[in-house]
Amino acid sequence: MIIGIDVGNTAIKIAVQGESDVVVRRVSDHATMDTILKTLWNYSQAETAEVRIASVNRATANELITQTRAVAGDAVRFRQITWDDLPIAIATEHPERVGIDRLVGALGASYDYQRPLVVVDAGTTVTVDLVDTGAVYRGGAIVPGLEMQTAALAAGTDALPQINWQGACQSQDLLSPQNIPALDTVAAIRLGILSSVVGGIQRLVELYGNPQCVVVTGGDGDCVAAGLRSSANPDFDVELHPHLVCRTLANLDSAALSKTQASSTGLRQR
Ligand SMILES: Nc1ncnc2c1ncn2[C@@H]1O[C@H](COP(=O)(O)OP(=O)(O)O)[C@@H](O)[C@H]1O
Ligand SMILES: CC(C)(COP(=O)(O)O)[C@@H](O)C(=O)NCCC(=O)O
Ligand SMILES: [K+]
Repeated sequence: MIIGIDVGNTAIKIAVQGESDVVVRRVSDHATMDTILKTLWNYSQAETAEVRIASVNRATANELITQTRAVAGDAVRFRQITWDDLPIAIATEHPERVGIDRLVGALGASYDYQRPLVVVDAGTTVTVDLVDTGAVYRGGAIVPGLEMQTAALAAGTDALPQINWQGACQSQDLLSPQNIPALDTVAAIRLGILSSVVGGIQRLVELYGNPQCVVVTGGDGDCVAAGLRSSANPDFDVELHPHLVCRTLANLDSAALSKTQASSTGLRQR
């Protein structure tokens, strides 16, 4: 039983090898750990579960490992995935400093889509990374996420409300001409933030040399993908790939991960 867990700064995502549905839990939701423990415990009843964790939030990852070990002992074997476990060439100065979610997303996208490509991961932040024709990770850019930007507007002003992005893009096409310019405060905030994120991505794709394929993932990926698709004849394909990071982790062939021995503490032995 192989499980992939993507520990982000807003949510934890859990994927099981060979299964399409993914468990998503907000880090801030106090019941999160219970749900995750139950999920891991259920999966490890039948056989020892190998849990591959890609984390960009040390406190959350440590709490998850500690609490699971307290309940499941060695039935759950954690492996914290780092840059040197991944079969992808990394062209940045310090690969160990690049967010592991960005590297796993780049690896997964390089398997499934035409290169060169850009990976957009829209969550707490929006990362926009380039993978070249030779499947080399070339680095990228980091932008505040949709929720972070609305929270900043609400925190910095008297009159602007915090707004929820979930479901916002299914109900309406925020960037369609009839909604522009926005006629009320909430619409103006949504239009301003989404158009600036989408516009920034379009500019970055240009600066990256106009790759033909843009793979979009992350909890706000549906909004961002819809925005990219609604812009006038985008000269690249937009591929929405929900939960790219945890699903890549869960479905990565064991032989593809380097041969370091994982221990049940989740710490790596070299
Ligand atoms: N069940 C959910 N829990 C948390 N965030 C969700 C959920 N469903 C959709 N979202 C949206 O996903 C965003 C978090 O995206 P995600 O990619 O998980 O972030 P990160 O990887 O940075 O933790 C939130 O800002 C929210 O808008
Ligand atoms: C940029 C990130 C915060 C994105 O994390 P997320 O939005 O998924 O919570 C994460 O990839 C990270 O902590 N990166 C380390 C710095 C870097 O990638 O250069
Ligand atoms: K992410």
